[in-house]
Amino acid sequence: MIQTKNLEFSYHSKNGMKFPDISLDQEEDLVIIGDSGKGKTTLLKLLSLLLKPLSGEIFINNTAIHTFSEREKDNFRRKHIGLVFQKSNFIQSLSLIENIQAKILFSKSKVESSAIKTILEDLGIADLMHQRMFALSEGQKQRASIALAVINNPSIILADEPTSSLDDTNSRKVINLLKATAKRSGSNLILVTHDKRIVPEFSKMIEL
Ligand SMILES: Nc1ncnc2c1ncn2[C@@H]1O[C@H](COP(=O)(O)OP(=O)(O)OP(=O)(O)O)[C@@H](O)[C@H]1O
Repeated sequence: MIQTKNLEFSYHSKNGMKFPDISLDQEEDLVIIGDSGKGKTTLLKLLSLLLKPLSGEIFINNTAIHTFSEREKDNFRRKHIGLVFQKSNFIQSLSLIENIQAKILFSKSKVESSAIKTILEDLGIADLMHQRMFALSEGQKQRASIALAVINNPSIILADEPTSSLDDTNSRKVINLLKATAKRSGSNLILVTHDKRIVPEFSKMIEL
């Protein structure tokens, strides 16, 4: 469950942004659309506690997360938030499976190896498991970043244009996996997209 109230943010004095309130019950999903520069990525960064709101409140599972200390924010993010951003955050010199194992270790989660294999197979990247990250294509990295984000069944999955480098077939695989993961773990999926085809598949939509 996620709720925001009167969220505002600005990077500098001339770019104040006010965001519509969000209210999602368990398993509801939300798609965020809007023209370039309207603040879609900024909103995801506020929800993931990477940016601090100028004013307003954010509740996740009824916890007021905007009041957390930096340390509490880091712990909460690791355990409860799955992030898929346009620039993925891998350790390039490690293999895909080593990156996944590191994520599981840092988030102090328990994930069966069969579950890892299933996710990688669903995304069509199981055969790349032992490749180092720098050897993957952009589309393969994008799918790998989705595996990394959902591997520990987070309470919220936040995805910023997760299908932007993908062809139609892989785009479908990614949307299906994000939705299926959210459903299986009872989490909320919030996705930013420019792809209008995806919009009807979500229970709620906001346009910035
Ligand atoms: N680090 C930053 N410092 C200063 N201004 C920023 C910064 N990041 C974003 N902005 C500005 O804030 C506004 C919102 O940016 P944001 O990236 O959230 O938009 P967006 O809707 O996600 O855009 P796009 O669809 O092009 O990705 C833009 O005017 C952008 O120039």
